[in-house]
Amino acid sequence: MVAGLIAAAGRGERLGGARPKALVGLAGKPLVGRAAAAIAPACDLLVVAVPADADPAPFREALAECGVVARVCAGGAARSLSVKAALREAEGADRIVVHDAARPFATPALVQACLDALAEADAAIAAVPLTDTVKESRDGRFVDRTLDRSRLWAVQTPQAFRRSALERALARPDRELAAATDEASLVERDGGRVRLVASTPRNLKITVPADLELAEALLACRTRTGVGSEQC
Ligand SMILES: Nc1ccn([C@@H]2O[C@H](COP(=O)(O)OP(=O)(O)OP(=O)(O)O)[C@@H](O)[C@H]2O)c(=O)n1
Ligand SMILES: C[C@](O)(CO)[C@H](O)COP(=O)(O)O
Repeated sequence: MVAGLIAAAGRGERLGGARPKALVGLAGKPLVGRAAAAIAPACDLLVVAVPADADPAPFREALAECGVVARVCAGGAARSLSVKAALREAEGADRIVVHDAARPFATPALVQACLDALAEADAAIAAVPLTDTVKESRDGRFVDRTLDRSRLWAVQTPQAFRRSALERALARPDRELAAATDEASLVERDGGRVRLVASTPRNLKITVPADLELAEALLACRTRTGVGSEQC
């Protein structure tokens, strides 16, 4: 059985605005509804973690608006703590898909590819090879060194896990969980095998206002031309 966990408990400080980011509309539909609808076909059960101090009603409405049936739970103070809270509600599932509410463009095919890759790994994560040159700077002013781009991948969600690997990864002290930027990095630290699954830059994360502008443009292009997610 597959459970999909949507991390939707962030504030969206970098995006700005009065509402939690997960409720922000993209071409008229809320981000959390779009993200959940994208992974739903590959999942038997969905759990959505929402801000602990927020009224869950607007989140339930946002999911219903996109035709999604899901459990809603209180998230934590950091993303991995939210994922841990959602995992508690996903009893019976042996494979888990973690997905950001902030990524509205995932596809069921990408989720399925991550699940299939679990046959040879403890976790399988959507990723794209880097196309920019990447430099390291300790002071944010001068460059210390240039990294070897040929070995670098930009990682996204969905991220699929064997339940046992994710449970072990999340059994750490809260301060360690709070410092993690994704759950796969915790599996790596446990010595788990993490498989990269080829994705596309179109599976973008809405983080800053420019991302929302780009996402609106992508959807407008799809509506105007009638083409699907592979073309624009
Ligand atoms: N305590 C938290 C923090 C983040 N997230 C979720 O993790 C995903 C990726 O995080 P990010 O894009 O950083 O969202 P925010 O934390 O909301 O953004 P910001 O850092 O700008 O406030 C989002 O879907 C967000 O809702 C979460 O579930 N619980
Ligand atoms: C999990 C993630 O989307 C992979 O790219 C990313 O690390 C989330 O980072 P954020 O700072 O919580 O947006």
